[in-house]
Amino acid sequence: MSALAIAPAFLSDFNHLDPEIQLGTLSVMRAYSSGHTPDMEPVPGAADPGVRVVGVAPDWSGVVVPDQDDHYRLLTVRPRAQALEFARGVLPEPLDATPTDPTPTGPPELSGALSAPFDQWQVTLHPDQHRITEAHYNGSAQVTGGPGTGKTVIALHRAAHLAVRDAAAHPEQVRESVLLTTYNRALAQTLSDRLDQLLPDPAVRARVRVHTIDAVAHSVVRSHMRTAPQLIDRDELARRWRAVAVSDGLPFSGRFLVDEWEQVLLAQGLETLPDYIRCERSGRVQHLAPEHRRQVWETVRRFVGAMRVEGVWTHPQLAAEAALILGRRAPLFRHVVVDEAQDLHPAQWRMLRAAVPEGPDDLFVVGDPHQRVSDNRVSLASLGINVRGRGHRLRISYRVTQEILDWATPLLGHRPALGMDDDADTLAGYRSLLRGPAPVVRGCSDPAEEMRALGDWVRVWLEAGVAPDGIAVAGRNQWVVRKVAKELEARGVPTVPSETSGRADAVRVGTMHRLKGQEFRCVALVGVSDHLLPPKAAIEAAEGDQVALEQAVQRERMLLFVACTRARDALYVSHVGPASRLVQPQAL
Ligand SMILES: Nc1ncnc2c1ncn2[C@@H]1O[C@H](COP(=O)(O)OP(=O)(O)OP(=O)(O)O)[C@@H](O)[C@H]1O
Repeated sequence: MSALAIAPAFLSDFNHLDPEIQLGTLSVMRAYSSGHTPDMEPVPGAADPGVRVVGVAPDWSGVVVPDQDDHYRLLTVRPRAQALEFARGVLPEPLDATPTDPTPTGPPELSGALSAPFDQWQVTLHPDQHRITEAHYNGSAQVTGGPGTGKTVIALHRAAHLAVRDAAAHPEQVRESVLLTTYNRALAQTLSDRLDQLLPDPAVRARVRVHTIDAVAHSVVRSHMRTAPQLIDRDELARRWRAVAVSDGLPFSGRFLVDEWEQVLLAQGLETLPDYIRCERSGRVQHLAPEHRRQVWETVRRFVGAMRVEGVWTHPQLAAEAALILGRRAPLFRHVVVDEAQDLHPAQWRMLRAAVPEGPDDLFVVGDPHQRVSDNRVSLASLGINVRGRGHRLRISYRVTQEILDWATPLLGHRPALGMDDDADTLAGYRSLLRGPAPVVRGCSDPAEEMRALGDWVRVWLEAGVAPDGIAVAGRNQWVVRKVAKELEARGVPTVPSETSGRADAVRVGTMHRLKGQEFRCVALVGVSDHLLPPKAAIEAAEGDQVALEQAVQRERMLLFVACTRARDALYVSHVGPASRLVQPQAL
């Protein structure tokens, strides 16, 4: 397919162009992708005979260079006379330019981006995005789309729009009437900061609460109990359930019991044993006869009772409690906007449902079922949230380059993801306007070599001008992450956990899970080796059950896909020994 794409080095400048010129440019790019090749004019006297100019608006032209096949890269957009002058100065790319070669010269796309601070990658909404943001919906609405399609940006602008509307409709009541919620803390902080910019009037800004979903549950329960609930650590929880399984002589593992509690009892809000005996345990593979359900019910009841006495909680349990509390009170908000919706637990959805009255523009749900990294699967309709007929699917990625998409999308395998509206969701037609270097996959013979290679590659990015906080390095588990931090620190490269805000001088390091919802210019994934990914523990937990195994592998695929697609400009993947079977789809 032909493509005309923005060169990453031009991204930041592109965002500073007049909206009209941006739109003209985007429509030329779209026309090119759909086969209507616009006029590409050669430039007399140009140093590079391949360079062309293309009209994007009256008296404005883009300068493009051929890339490969019939792909072109857009280097700049300027008034026509300046564009011609710029084009004449473009030098031909040296024959040995190898953007994927991890040498200290670095990918040329990066070296050109010295002047582009990553946080200036600001947004002028595309008219389609704008329409979705400002529409009036006669109920709940849903927006889905692959990585980088602007879902978070839409959620943010939607919350701002609702606040402005609320201020106009209820000028006398200045209170938090819009909830903008998401999954992780780093993203919530970013959203809150951006909202400050979008809503400079403090009286309007005060109408939006930006909180993680866990913080919402925590604050509802805290204000009800008048004391802060204590959260129990996941490892401690697993240990306790294991002990209970042994002492009650149950033929189930601790892990099975935790999942049964969270994924069936809490997920369905089951309050009585007959309801549990009758319920469909969808998503759970091991059949449970009624006598086993009775045993499980008894154990769970006692266990949860003991937790309550002790005053300790899990996040889904807090959400279930918050849903009950809110169900008895006047709704907290007029509108709720949810980002990263694919990972919310059903109890969290019940809480949100109870937090806002049913009606026009009540819930605005944004997510991507291909990026689900939790066990939570929901059917919104079954939770009283009906988005039928009010769904939008986004298809254009503004962050991930086509090269990274081409590499990362096959990681998902062939199975379509199940959407929250109960329909299959595919990435058909999903593509990028950006082009960049192909991902680099580096095989290493031992862990020491892998760490050395990573250190070299991070150095390449830094020397090419990428700010340290524009680089993230991730591994599947904490053990790999610790090794990475040690290696980089030993080379004098400061590191901080990937969710850290501020600390522009430090490279972000964390698990793949922690990268969720974030974006970076460059991402390196280490330990993508067959003996580490999918992790043995995930495979063993399936205990030989084929369906459970497939679900576990699918979750790992999505996690890897999420991690890869955090990169805007460059992706580096390394492994020791054979690469993970997840990156060799034919091996599965
Ligand atoms: N119309 C647009 N023009 C330019 N940049 C845009 C546009 N829409 C989104 N972007 C930029 O693209 C990047 C990705 O957007 P966003 O984070 O909203 O995507 P997303 O769909 O939520 O991604 P993910 O699902 O991977 O978290 C952001 O840096 C955003 O500023």
